[in-house]
Amino acid sequence: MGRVRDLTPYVELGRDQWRELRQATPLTLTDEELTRLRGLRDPVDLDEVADVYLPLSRLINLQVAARQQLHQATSTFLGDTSRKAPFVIAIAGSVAVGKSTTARILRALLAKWPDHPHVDLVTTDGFLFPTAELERRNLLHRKGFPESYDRRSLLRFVAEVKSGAEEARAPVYSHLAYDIVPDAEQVVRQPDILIIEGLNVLQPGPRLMVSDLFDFSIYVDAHTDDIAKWYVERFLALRSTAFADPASHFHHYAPLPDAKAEDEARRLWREINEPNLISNILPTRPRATLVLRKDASHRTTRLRLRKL
Ligand SMILES: Nc1ncnc2c1ncn2[C@@H]1O[C@H](COP(=O)(O)OP(=O)(O)O)[C@@H](O)[C@H]1O
Ligand SMILES: CC(C)(COP(=O)(O)O)[C@@H](O)C(=O)NCCC(=O)O
Repeated sequence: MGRVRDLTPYVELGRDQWRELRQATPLTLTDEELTRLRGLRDPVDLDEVADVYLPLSRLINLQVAARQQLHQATSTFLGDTSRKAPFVIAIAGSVAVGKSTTARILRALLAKWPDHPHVDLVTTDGFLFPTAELERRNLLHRKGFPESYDRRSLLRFVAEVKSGAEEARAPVYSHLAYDIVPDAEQVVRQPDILIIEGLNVLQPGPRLMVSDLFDFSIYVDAHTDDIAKWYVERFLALRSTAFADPASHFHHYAPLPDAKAEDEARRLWREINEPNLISNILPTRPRATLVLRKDASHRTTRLRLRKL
């Protein structure tokens, strides 16, 4: 009989072990491209791409091929020769942990595979209820909590993409307006791979949930205290970037001196984003296929892969 620790569904790898699994996967991203993909205050560099993202790209490549065969088996069984289903990758994690950078790097790398797959990236903020609806539901101070999303529409959208619909349409959120943009939409047309990124994508539920449609999922993880620090630092930096735009919903924060801005960021973290992380987001971590664990300097140092 195997030892108890052999029965865990996870394998934990240090960065040095993980990077070996890149094997011959070539580095196809340049420094200029990476600069464009990097989020505000995210120090990700080409070493991180080579050590962390190239093995990941190789693993996903292997899994896409295996998934196509599995899908083929069901198609053969049903006598249905319709087109293959796209491979759906989810990226979850706290506000300010760096999910969007992870999603953009992965998208760029996957799209560079020799067969040039069509990779689309959709963020779940487009499925937040519009501000007026959040107000009606008394959820304005719970933006980002599971109940602040139109989960039925999100499920319908991913199900449409996955079932090979010619077009699927997602609403669009603006951080500037702090609201859904009326009449805007992101149109997704039969991608080979769909990446769906958002705080709560891994939430389970009493009925079919979007997480039931994922082929691979990544949880971007770090110590809560480090994420809080990144949130506050980014908030301070946003004063001279996004908040400086008079059209920004947060323009009134732009002239705040450091101490006041820090107090405000800490309050937002404490009252909204930390409780959401602890009550809703962290509990979904065990479900992820891969956990990327970052240290205080944003560097991925440990990875946990689900092998079962
Ligand atoms: N108030 C804001 N104004 C403009 N951009 C913002 C604001 N808050 C967050 N962002 C940007 O939105 C994106 C998503 O942020 P977030 O949900 O915190 O996820 P993450 O940091 O994990 O990517 C990031 O690129 C971030 O810089
Ligand atoms: C828009 C978000 C809810 C994240 O959306 P996601 O795409 O992860 O679903 C988040 O980035 C946000 O702005 N939260 C609001 C809480 C705050 O004001 O800090």
